[in-house]
Formats: sequence, C-alpha cells, structure tokens
Amino acid sequence: MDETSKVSRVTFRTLLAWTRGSRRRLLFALLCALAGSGLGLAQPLIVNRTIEAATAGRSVAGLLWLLAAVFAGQAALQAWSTFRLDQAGEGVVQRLRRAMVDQLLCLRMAVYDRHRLGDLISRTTTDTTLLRDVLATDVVNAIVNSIVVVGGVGMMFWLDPILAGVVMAVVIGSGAVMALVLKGIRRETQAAQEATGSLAAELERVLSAIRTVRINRAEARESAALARSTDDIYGHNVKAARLTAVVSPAIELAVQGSLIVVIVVGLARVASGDMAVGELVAFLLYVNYLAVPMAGLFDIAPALQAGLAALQRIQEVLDLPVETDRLRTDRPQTDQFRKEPVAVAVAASGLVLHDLRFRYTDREILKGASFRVPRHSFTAIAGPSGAGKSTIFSLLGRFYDPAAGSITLDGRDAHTEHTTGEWRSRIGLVEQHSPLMYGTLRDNLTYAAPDAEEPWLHRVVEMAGLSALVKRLPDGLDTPVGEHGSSLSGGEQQRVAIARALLARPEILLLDEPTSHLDAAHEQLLAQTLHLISKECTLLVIAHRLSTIRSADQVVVLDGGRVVAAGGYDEIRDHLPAQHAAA
Ligand SMILES: Nc1ncnc2c1ncn2[C@@H]1O[C@H](COP(=O)(O)OP(=O)(O)OP(=O)(O)O)[C@@H](O)[C@H]1O
Repeated sequence: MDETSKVSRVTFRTLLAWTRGSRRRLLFALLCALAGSGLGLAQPLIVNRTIEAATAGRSVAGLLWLLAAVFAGQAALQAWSTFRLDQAGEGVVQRLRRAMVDQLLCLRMAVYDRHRLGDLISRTTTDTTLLRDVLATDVVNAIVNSIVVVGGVGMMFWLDPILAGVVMAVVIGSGAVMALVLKGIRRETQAAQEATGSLAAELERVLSAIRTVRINRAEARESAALARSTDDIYGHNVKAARLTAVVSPAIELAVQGSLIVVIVVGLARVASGDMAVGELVAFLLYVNYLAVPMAGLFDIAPALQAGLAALQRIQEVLDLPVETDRLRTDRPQTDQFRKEPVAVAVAASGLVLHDLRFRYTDREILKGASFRVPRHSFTAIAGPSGAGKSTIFSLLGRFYDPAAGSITLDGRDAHTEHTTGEWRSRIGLVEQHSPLMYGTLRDNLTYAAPDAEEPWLHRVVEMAGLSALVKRLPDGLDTPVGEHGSSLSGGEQQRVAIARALLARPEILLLDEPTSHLDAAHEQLLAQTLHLISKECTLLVIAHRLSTIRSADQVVVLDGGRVVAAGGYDEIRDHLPAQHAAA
C-alpha cells in the first residue's frame, strides 16, 4: 500500500492481540489439548510397564485396560480442544472482518482518492478468508502439535538424555534450513496476495466501465492487462510452491534420520547394558509419536507464513487514517485572516465561507475564497471548469478540512463548534453523478430520513417531479431501481437524488449541476422547486445553465480558486465564463 501513515509489522503477537475477548475459552481449550497430549505421552510409558510386567510374568490385564482408557480420553480431549480452538479462530476472523468493514466505511476521504476500491475489497474478503482457513486448521494444529512436541521431547530427555540429544541435533539442523525456506515462502505469498488485490482492483475498474470498454472495442486489451495480473499471481505462487516442495522431503529426511540414529545408537546402548529393551521400545514409540506432529509443524509453517502475510495486508487497511466525529481544535489560520479586516462578517446569519484555502496535493485549488449565503436564499455558484466549485461543496460536506479559513452557519464554526456528524445532519448534498443504490425507489428516497412520514414523502416526490414515474412503475415506490439505479433514466436518477436530499429537510441544500440530465419541462419544474426549497432551506447550487444562474437570488462567480464577483445576475454577468456571457 502506498499509504504514508505508519504501518505496523505483523507478528504472532498481533494475531494474539485479536484473541482478546475469547482468551478464557482459548485457555480452557489449550488446557484440554495439554491434558490430551499428556495422555498421549503416557502411552509409551504404560507400554514400557506392560513389557516389563509381561517379561516378569505378572498380569498385564489392568495395564491394558488403563491403556484403552488413556486412548479414549486422549481422543475425546483432542476432539473437544480442536473444536474450541477452531471456534476461537473463527471469532478472531469475525472481529477482524467487522473492524475492516467499519474501517472501510470511515476512512478519510483523501484515502479513498489514493487507494483502489477493488484492492480494499479484496483485502476484506480474500485475505480474511485465507486467514480464516489458516486459523481454523493450521494454527490449531500448530498449537496442538507444539504441545505434543514439547511434552514428547521432555519425556525423551527424561528417558535417555543422550539419545534425545542426538534426535534434537538432527531436528535443529533441519529447522535452521527450514527457517530460510519459510522466509522466502512468506515473501512470495505476500506478493501473490498483493497481485490478487491488483487483479480485483483491475476487474472493478473494467467492469464498472463495461459499456466504455465494449464501445471502444477494448476487450482484448483489457483481457491482456488482466492476464498480466493473473500471470503475476501464478509466478509468485509457483515460486512459493517450489520452496514449499523442499519442506516435505526435508521433514522426511529429519524423521527417517532420527529413527535410524535412535535405532543404531539405542541398540548399541542396549548391548552395552546402559539401556533396557523396554526403554528403547518406549523411546522409539516417542520418536514415532512425535514424527507426525513434528512433521506437521514444519508442514504447517508455510501456511502460517501465508496467514501472516494476509494479516499484514489486513493490518495495513486497519492502519489507514479514519475520519473521526470530532471538533477540530487545530484549525490553522492564514496571516491574512488575522491582519486584514474581515471581508464578510463572520457572525452574520446564514452560511459564511471566509478566506478558504485548500489543496488536494501540492497545487492550491482554493486561494482564499470568501462569500456569504443568506438564510433561505438561492445562491448559484458559477465559473469555468476546474475553478473549484465542487471542491467548495466537498469542504461544505466536511469531506476534507480546509488548510485555512472558516465556514460558519449563523456564526457557529463548522469545524470548531460542530462535530462532523452534527454538521452533516444540517446539510443535504446532491452530487453531479448522484449515486442511487441497489434497492427500491423508497429505500433510495428515504436513505437520509428512514422515518420520514408518508405525506411528506409524497409531497417531496411531487416537488421533485417524480409523481408520474411512481405511478408508472409496477410496484410504485416499492419497485427495485437496479444496481446504481440502472433501471431509471439519468434525469429520473437526478430527480430521485434531489428528492432524497429534500426529504431529510436539510438546513442547507447543496446541488451540484442539478439540471444536467433534465429536459426543458423538468428544468422549468426544477426551477420552481428550487424557489420553493429556498423558502424552506438555504440553497446553494453549482450552475452551468444560464436559466439556473438567472433564477438565483445571488450568483457567486469563482475563478482560479477565488471569488471574482458576487451579486445579482446583472452585477456579475460580465464575469461569467464565455459560454454564459454570450447568452
Ligand atoms: N480528489 C482530487 N484530488 C486531486 N485533485 C482534485 C481532486 N478533485 C478535484 N481536483 C482538482 O481540483 C480542481 C478543482 O476541481 P473542482 O471539481 O472543484 O472544479 P469545478 O469548478 O467543480 O469544475 P467542473 O465545473 O468541471 O466540475 C481541478 O483542477 C481538479 O483537477
């Protein structure tokens, strides 16, 4: 991720931190696993005793019953603890997914500008699924196997330290080689997952513009670009597979080597009288008993590395800066703000934008924009493309914070006297391309005001010129509108978006280019509606059409990030961009 914020390096500790909330259950499950392996480790000892008793001619029936009970107990405890550990793993992933969803909904606006949605979604779905699989099987096996291995090694040292030392030397040697291999596996797996994220992002880009792709006959070009991502994933996974392939033979070698060494050294020790036959048999049973879990540990390691790589990508999303519902206390002021007389009375009623300065990256977009929008008035913002009109709306929606200057409503500062939530509850916004959501027409209309009363809903539908559409639709307001409102025309979508904003009765309504998709009849209807609306709330409209500009009470002309004129149409007409001036 190219995010500049601090990214934590993920370790098993990070994973452990996510078990908060299910630690008691986890501890109980671990104790059961421990008890289960204790019973497993007791078996060779009981076998040793049985051999000694049989050799001495004593009865072995009791010992055989004990052995059977220990077998059954071990199986039950292991099944129970495996289930509980698995459940705890699911719990961790559930918490991670919830945290990621919350995070993705609350990221700072600038973060969405920098990151690709497909990649963020892939991290929330693919990476958490990978981590879930690893946690559900591999981590559980790793924990159970580690307990068995530690106990078994302890028992081997207790039985015969020399033989145990020989076995350990072989195991540690193979472990050292394995550590190098595992590092490589983690690197390649992480790269493969990055490439999977890119593929998701590319797919999202192409599918969301599929009509453009088709009409430009770009399918083959896009397919080749997507194939590059799939080739990348293939390449990294093959490298990881090559390294993983080394793991199994190395384990085989270690296990077989240990067995041969134990048999050779053990027989020599039995021959010299330093070890009893029963002890050698018990020792061999331990080696045999440990071979599977130890091999399992090495086998699991690559999967654990993949899990850590997934957790790393998840953590990167969780480390991204989020928007907090806060009051800004750190608002910087320009020198100009302090020295010059205030151009617009900050304490004045209505909406006052004072000396706003803002940049997305290094280029300053707003260079000290100031104007006032009286309460219950209709103000149009005009100006050439790129002048900063939509940027002003973004600042009014508190999607970004200004670098300097202030926005006040009736003398109360948007940043220092309102939390983000409070401020937004006073604002309605209809963007240039107002996105409708999958769901019914009613779901879309009531999005900002789910409890709106039915008479008000019908009034707003009428005001927005949607009555005929509602009558025509098979299920009226309850008709689905398709993905992004695709079953409605551009003009209908625009009017639904306007009605949606109106329904919440905002104090300030921001409309970005509300007439771009409207025909002459609807444009006239909208002009009437705008005047009606401005009686209810303060209306601010980004206007390109002369008809909208002319019907406003006040026009603010923006150019190069500054207000170059403000007033009635006749006062500002000379400052309008060429296409309006000519009109
Ligand atoms: N998210 C962003 N990141 C970086 N630059 C941006 C971003 N959004 C807008 N800009 C730049 O800021 C400048 C002002 O954009 P803005 O959308 O405010 O202009 P506008 O006056 O609304 O133009 P138009 O009438 O064409 O919609 C443009 O040069 C644009 O390239």
